[in-house]
Amino acid sequence: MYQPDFPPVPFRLGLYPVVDSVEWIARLLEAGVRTLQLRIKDKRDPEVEDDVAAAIALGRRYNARLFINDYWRLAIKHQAYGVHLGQEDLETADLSAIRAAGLRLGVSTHDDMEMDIALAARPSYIALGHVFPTQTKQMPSAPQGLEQLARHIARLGDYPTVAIGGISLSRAADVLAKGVGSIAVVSAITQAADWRQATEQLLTLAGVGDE
Ligand SMILES: Cc1ncc(COP(=O)(O)OP(=O)(O)O)c(N)n1
Ligand SMILES: Cc1ncsc1CCOP(=O)(O)O
Ligand SMILES: [Mg+2]
Repeated sequence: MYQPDFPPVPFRLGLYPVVDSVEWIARLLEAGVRTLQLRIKDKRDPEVEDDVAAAIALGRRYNARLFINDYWRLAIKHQAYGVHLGQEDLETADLSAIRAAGLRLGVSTHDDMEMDIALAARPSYIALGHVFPTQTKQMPSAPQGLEQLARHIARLGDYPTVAIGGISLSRAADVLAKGVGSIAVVSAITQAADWRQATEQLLTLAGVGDE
C-alpha cells in the first residue's frame, strides 16, 4: 500500500526530462511537459539560487511537477513542488524539514538494498536505474537491464516509480511495458537532433502524467 511520509504523487508521472538550465525548463514546459527536474551539478547554493528560484517560479506558472535535484535547502526556501535525492544525499539532508515544508521527495535506487533504504524514508516516488548504459553520469555499478527493472517494479507494487538511465526514444516503449509510471531522460531530449520532435514522440509514448 502506497503510504508515503511526504505528499503523494500520481503513480503515472509520465515523461520526466532531467535538465541543467532554466532555458531547458522553459522550453520543455512550453512544449507540454508537466514533470521535470532541474539538475545542476557541483555548485554551491548561492551560485544556483537564482536559477533554482526561476525554475520553481516557471514550474508553478505552468502548474507543473518541478523537482530540484540536490539543492534541498533552496527547494524548501523557494517552495518547489519536490526534491530529488540520491542515496548519499539521504544521509545528510534534513528529511524532516523537507516533509514539514510540504515538498514531495523522490529517491534514487540502484539495487534491492538501496530500495530497502529508500522505502524506509517513505518518499513520494522511487527512481530505478540506471536501466541501460549512460554517457550522462558516471555509474559505479552495471546497468540493471529490463528484467531487473521489472522485478523491482513488481516488488514496489503501487509505489510510484521512475526509470532512468540510457532511455532513448527507441527503448522507451520497452521500459514502459514493464509497468513503470515514468521515464526520466536526459540525452534523449538534450542531445536529440530535433529536441522538440523527440519530446513530442516521448510524450506520445509516456504521457504527461496523471493529475
Ligand atoms: C529521476 C531521477 N532518478 C535518479 C537520479 C539520480 O540522482 P542522484 O543519485 O542524486 O545522482 P545525481 O543526479 O545527483 O548525479 C535523478 N537525478 N533523477
Ligand atoms: C542522472 C542519472 N542518474 C542515473 S542515470 C542518470 C543519467 C541519465 O541520463 P541519460 O538519459 O542521458 O542516460
Ligand atoms: Mg543527487
